Amino acid sequence: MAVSGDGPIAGSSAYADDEVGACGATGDDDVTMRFFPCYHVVESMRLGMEPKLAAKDAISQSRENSLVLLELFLPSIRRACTPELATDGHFSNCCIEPDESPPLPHAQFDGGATAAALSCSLTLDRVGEVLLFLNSDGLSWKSLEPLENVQVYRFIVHGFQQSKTLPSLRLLAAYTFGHNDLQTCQLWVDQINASLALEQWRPKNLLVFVHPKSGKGNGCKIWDTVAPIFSHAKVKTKVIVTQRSGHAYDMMASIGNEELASYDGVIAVGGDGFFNEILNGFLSSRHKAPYPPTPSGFLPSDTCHDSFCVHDPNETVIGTSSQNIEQSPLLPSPIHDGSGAPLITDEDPEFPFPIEHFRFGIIPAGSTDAIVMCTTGARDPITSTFHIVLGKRVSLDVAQVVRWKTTSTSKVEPFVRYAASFAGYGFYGDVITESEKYRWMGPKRYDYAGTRVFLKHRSYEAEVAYIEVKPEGKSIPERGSLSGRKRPFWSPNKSDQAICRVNCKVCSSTAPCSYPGETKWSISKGKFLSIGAAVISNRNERAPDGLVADAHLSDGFMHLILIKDCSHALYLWHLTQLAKKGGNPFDFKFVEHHKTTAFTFTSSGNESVWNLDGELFQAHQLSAQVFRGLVSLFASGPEI
Ligand SMILES: Nc1ncnc2c1ncn2[C@@H]1O[C@H](COP(=O)(O)OP(=O)(O)OP(=O)(O)O)[C@@H](O)[C@H]1O
Repeated sequence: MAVSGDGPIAGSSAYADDEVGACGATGDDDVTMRFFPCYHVVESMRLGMEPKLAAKDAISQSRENSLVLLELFLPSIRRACTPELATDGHFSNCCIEPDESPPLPHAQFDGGATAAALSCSLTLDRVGEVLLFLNSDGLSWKSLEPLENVQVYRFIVHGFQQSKTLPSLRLLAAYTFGHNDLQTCQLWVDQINASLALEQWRPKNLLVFVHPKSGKGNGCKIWDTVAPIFSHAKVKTKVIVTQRSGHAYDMMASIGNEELASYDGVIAVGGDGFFNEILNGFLSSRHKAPYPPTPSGFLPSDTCHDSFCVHDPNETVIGTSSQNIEQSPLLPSPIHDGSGAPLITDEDPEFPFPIEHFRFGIIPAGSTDAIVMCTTGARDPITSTFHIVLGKRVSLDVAQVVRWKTTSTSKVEPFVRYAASFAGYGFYGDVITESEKYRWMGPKRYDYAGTRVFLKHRSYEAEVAYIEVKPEGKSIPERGSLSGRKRPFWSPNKSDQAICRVNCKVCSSTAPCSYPGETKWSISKGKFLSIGAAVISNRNERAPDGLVADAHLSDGFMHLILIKDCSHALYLWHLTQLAKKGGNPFDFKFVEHHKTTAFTFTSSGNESVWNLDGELFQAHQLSAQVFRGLVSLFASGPEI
């Protein structure tokens, strides 16, 4: 007798070794003992909780997110009730009194409005006999008897555990339950799958781009590690391994909306630069928006700025010159001029912005993975996969950067790019330019290039104009200087800083990002060592608080960091503050920090190189604005 279903699960290196035990024989040749592959991913399982407490906690969770299967981590209860998780992730040492909850002889089925409640005694690998509960509070078990060496039918529940040391980190877990009655196992598998079917927010079909050369060249290996989790979670994937730079952009720009909408999202297996490429491919042909506001006099008076302003859906935008194409593999124009092969047609349904159901995911494999760090709190492929397969969602601000002039002598010609994390000039542009020469070094090239650029200590003459943002409830004060130092109109004290994390109140607030009628431009002119615009905090291993500790994922603001020319020693001091947890990188006279919604930049030199999400971008004159929560990511914010 074989169990119908998806067939037994093959062992996977990503799982603990008790995930798939050997199929036992019953001694009866007619009976094939097989696992019931439940392919069920739960966020966690409650471990041996007292029912009363478990129910109480489950109620509060249900109110919050009405999950059927819950993520409950209650260390104190776990400690009190044992069983503790051993360091290898297996259960051990259960001390719950067996007679506290006598085992039920048969599965009890109680059909309810949502998922049916179920409880019965089963065996759990390496633990013994347990009483397993499935009801609207989730899945939980209590240990009853130590394991006896009996052969049983089994099914596996796949899940994730929260790391004890790093709250954002998720580890894989798999629990093998058994029962000597086949029907009972089947009932459990069916019921758990039925409860999963209620979780509509989980993705079912994803488009995956893998950058094979990303970071240390591990893109494919990393995908191979996480791919089994997608199949266990019953998420279909169409995988495209890129052949060249610009491949993912071209595919994202040319795929029809109807086809794209058949996916629940797009996953990038790579670094920030690769995600940027996918994001640009997606937005270039779909995001129709006015260009950023600019102060008067920014563009030459004979430039018809308005004619560039609104990307009418029916408008034909002429592609930029071959010069641009040479500089970037990315195609510049949103809608092709007829000579190419535009696939976005009038009949194609549009993507409504901001986009919510359709989400982007990043499985980190790059040299720089700041977006993953800021959105999941970890730089870990398994943790990213956890957020993807469970269908988490967080909104992300995106900066639209419009280059008006490439060099001082080129003609005015708008060229749009988007950045999800950072746009930087001066030091940041130089590091990216320098690091390109040492690509063979892998991720270490950034340290090497950074040191070289730091030693050169170059500064650049430029003018930056930015929209002032007033603190909530206050009017914009008259411009002035305090203690001889130019202070930003908005720059919070350390104690006022609200760090962006899971369920961030700042990101979910509906407070406006701009105040109609109060748009006021400020200008900063001079020699800059660097100019940085951070859309998110950009936390990474070298800057534990990020470039801007209190930047948010979706508050609708950018943080403009202007580093004026200063001595080498002072600049080093600033950089060491950036590298320090709890440092004060902005507490210097030569540093300006402005929270803004838009800025413009004009170089006084001939060559100006920017760094957009880690990618090179030559621009003599540009304007930028941020779109609040323009896209959604499979993530929930860091648990810090
Ligand atoms: N198959 C490929 N071969 C070469 N380059 C590629 C390929 N696929 C994508 N790319 C390009 O590589 C760039 C960098 O990708 P990614 O961010 O994953 O790597 P990285 O190691 O973090 O590098 P960087 O620090 O430059 O971002 C992308 O912008 C993309 O244009």
